[in-house]
Amino acid sequence: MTSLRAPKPNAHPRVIDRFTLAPSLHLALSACGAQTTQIEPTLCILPSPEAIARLSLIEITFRIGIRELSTLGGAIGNHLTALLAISQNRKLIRMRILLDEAQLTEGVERLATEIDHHFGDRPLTVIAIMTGSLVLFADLIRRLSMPQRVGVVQASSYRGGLKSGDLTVDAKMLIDVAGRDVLLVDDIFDTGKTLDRLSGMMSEFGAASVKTAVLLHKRTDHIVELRPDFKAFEIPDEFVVGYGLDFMDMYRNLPYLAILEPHEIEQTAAEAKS
Ligand SMILES: O=P(O)(O)OC[C@H]1O[C@H](OP(=O)(O)OP(=O)(O)O)[C@H](O)[C@@H]1O
Ligand SMILES: Nc1nc2[nH]cnc2c(=O)[nH]1
Repeated sequence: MTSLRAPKPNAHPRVIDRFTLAPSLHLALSACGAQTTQIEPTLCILPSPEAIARLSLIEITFRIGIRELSTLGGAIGNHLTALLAISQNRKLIRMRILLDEAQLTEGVERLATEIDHHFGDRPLTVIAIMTGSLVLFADLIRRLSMPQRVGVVQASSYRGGLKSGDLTVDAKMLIDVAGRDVLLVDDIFDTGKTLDRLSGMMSEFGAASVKTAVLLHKRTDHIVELRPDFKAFEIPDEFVVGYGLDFMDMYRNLPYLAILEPHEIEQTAAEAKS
C-alpha cells in the first residue's frame, strides 16, 4: 500500500498568513463541513491574483478528501479558480476546475430537456459510448421521460495519452438497434472521430435514425463533418478530466470537470509507467 506523502514544505513561504485566508476559507470550510483544524498551518496563499493563479502557493492537507475539495472549489471558485486534488496514489495534483458539480448538474438537466423536447414520447434506444460517458449516461437517462432501451458500445482512441490515435470499437455488448431511433451519448466531442464512426455503425446496423448527444464540445479542429445534435457545454481546447473522463484511466471519479495542468500530466504519466 502506498503511504501518504506530505507536500514538500515551501522553502520560502512568502506569506503564511491564516488571516489572509480566514474569511473566505472559514465560510468555504464550514460549507463543506470540514474543520479549520484540518488545514495545515503551512496552507498559504498570497493575496495578489497573479500569485493565486500560481498554484504552488496553496498547500492543502491530505485530510481533506476529494468531495470536500470539490465543494471548497465551488464555494470559493469565483475567487480561486484552481485547486489541488488528490491522485489515486495519494499525491497532490494540480487542476483547474472548469465545471463544478452544480454546473455539471445544470448542464445535464439542460441536455435532457432538449432531448425530451425533440423526441417527445417516442421510444428511444439510448447507447452509451464507453468508458468516458458512463457518469454522464447514468445521470442523463434518469432525466429523460420517454420509454427507453439502454445499451453500451465501447470505443477507444486515446489509450494512455492526450492525442487521438487508432480508434478501436468493441460492439460485442451492443443491443439490437435495427429499426430503432438511436441516441448515441458521449462525454466529449473533440476531433469527432468517435461519434462519426459510431453513427455510421448504427446506420449500418439498421437503425431507423441516429442522433448524438454530448456533454462537452471542444473548441478545436474537428476532422469530421458530423456535429453533435445535442450538447451541454462548449469548452476550450484543453485536456480535461473528471466526471467520467480519464487520463491514463485515472480521475474518472472526480465529481467535477478539471483541466489537468501540463506539469501534472507529465508527472502522472511518469508515475503510471513506474
Ligand atoms: O472526438 P474524439 O477525438 O473521437 O474524442 C472523443 C472520445 O475520446 C474519449 O474516449 P477515449 O478514446 O479516451 O476512450 P474512453 O472513453 O475509454 O476514455 C471520449 O470518451 C470520447 O469517446
Ligand atoms: N480525458 C479526456 N479524453 C478526451 N478525449 C478527447 N478529448 C479528451 C479530453 O480532453 N480529455
